[in-house]
Amino acid sequence: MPAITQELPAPNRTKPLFDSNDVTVIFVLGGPGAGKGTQCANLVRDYGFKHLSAGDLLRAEQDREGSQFGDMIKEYIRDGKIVPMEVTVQLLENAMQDAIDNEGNKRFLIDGFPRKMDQALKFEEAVCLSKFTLFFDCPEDVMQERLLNRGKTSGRSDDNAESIKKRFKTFVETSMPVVKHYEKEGKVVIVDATPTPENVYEDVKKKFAEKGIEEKA
Ligand SMILES: Nc1ncnc2c1ncn2[C@@H]1O[C@H](COP(=O)(O)OP(=O)(O)O)[C@@H](O)[C@H]1O
Ligand SMILES: O=c1ccn([C@@H]2O[C@H](COP(=O)(O)OP(=O)(O)O)[C@@H](O)[C@H]2O)c(=O)[nH]1
Repeated sequence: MPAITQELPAPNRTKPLFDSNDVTVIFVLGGPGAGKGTQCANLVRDYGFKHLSAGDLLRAEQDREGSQFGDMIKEYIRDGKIVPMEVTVQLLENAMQDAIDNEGNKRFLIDGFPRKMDQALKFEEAVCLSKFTLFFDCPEDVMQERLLNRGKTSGRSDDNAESIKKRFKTFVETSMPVVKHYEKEGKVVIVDATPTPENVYEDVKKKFAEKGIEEKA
């Protein structure tokens, strides 16, 4: 993970760093535990996307020795709050630049982001316009069961009943407005996340085909 200390705050660009005709960005949203990471792994395997999980990048920054943001990130994640956007947008931009430079991969699934309107606006203004948002629709009781189950092995500080409750509140109050915003723009692909992982993925593939996105050869 490259250090982000020098670059903050994110530069005030007048246009995005990456041209969306050249770089593909698909946002992947859904409540905590909806199955975003699970389905992104399938899409990486079959379509060759680069998967960037905002939560994973934040956890890596939190654990990076010398990070000035470690303690702050830890507190935000435990409380299910959204880390200030400058940090997350910069981590994503660095990771995208890295993948383009080192792997030549210009197709990104940005998982668990944007979770707040300010992040959505800043990212699209300064980094790259999104192609669309893939939204995994899942009721809270199903997500809760999945998260408590994941918590048995994930070692995550936020996969416990108290943090889960806070994350659901943040999701409804802060993240759903982002989904509604992109829905108004006609840029949301909705998938029912309640069936088995295999059946959810079948639906994702069908909807990607409708969007003209092809599996890799
Ligand atoms: N369709 C599904 N049915 C049942 N369990 C699932 C399904 N999709 C994912 N899971 C499980 O639920 C948990 C949360 O999934 P994950 O992909 O980590 O969600 P998210 O990235 O949205 O938080 C994981 O333990 C995962 O194995
Ligand atoms: O853009 C983001 C994405 C994640 N998070 C934090 O990281 C946590 C875990 O997010 P992740 O996507 O890893 O997991 P999920 O909650 O979807 O299971 C969230 O609750 C937030 O505290 C954040 O602050 N900004």
